[in-house]
Amino acid sequence: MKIEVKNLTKKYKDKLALNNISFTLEGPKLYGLLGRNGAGKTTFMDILAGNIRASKGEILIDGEVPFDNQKLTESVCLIKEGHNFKRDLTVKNVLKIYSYFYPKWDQNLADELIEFYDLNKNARVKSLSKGMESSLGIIVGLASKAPITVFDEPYIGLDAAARKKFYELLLEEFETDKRMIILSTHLIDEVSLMFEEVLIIQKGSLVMQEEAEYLRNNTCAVTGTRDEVKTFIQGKEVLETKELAGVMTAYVYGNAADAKAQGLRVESIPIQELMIYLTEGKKGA
Ligand SMILES: Nc1ncnc2c1ncn2[C@@H]1O[C@H](COP(=O)(O)OP(=O)(O)OP(=O)(O)O)[C@@H](O)[C@H]1O
Repeated sequence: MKIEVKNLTKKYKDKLALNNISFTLEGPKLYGLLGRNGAGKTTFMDILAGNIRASKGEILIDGEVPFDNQKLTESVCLIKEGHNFKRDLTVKNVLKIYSYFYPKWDQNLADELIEFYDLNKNARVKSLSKGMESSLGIIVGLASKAPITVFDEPYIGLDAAARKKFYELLLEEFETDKRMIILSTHLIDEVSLMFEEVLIIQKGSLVMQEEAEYLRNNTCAVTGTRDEVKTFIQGKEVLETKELAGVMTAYVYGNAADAKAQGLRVESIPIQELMIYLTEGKKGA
């Protein structure tokens, strides 16, 4: 499916959450949607899922606006960090309701995952721990098989092992049944290797959209003497430089092999570092 975001603006009273943002996503692909607190990620995902309207501009999913469009909202499953389900429903009934809503619902997968996460089907949502409720969200998101599945920090309360399992399931699911998956997370280091494409939003604006592979191959941290590094970075887009006792490190858009050939020490830049740099106010803020 194709998502076209066109001059999207969302204002909550006088708060500008999304500021004339435009980009295109095309599945199947695993997207990472990153940004600092309050950047506008959830607002974007809510408009995508048809939960709220844009103030200006639009999101088109295969050419149609999702708000008030049941056919389209059946194609989008948004799982948030909590409060996804009515508190008085039992787990069994949550699954039933979602199975009616999502045409491609996979009951076998839901049953398997309920067993895996050891959830009691007769328990009410309000009796679940935070981690159990997150597991239920993950189960619904995966079993929905919605062509656009969106997870907005879905792991609250999940311990490291349960999160690892979620990432494994997500990848497994993506491999067996390719679809568009958008994962918004602050735990970037845990998941960045899964992303195929990364978007970074800052203060309602898009500051980066790039293939993860491209980022891995074309950004690097180079270290050497001040002169060596200055020569290497000439004409390149430099994210940041640090200097200590004549030794300089530059974060740069450039090819690691070229830097190595020039005798520089080269390391990759974790996506988390890129995100921090791009949202620290030096760019896009
Ligand atoms: N219902 C609302 N009413 C008023 N302001 C809102 C509302 N929802 C979000 N905002 C504001 O809009 C901005 C964007 O919020 P949003 O929740 O989209 O950010 P986010 O990137 O998801 O943040 P986080 O990573 O902290 O979840 C914030 O300044 C937030 O305070």
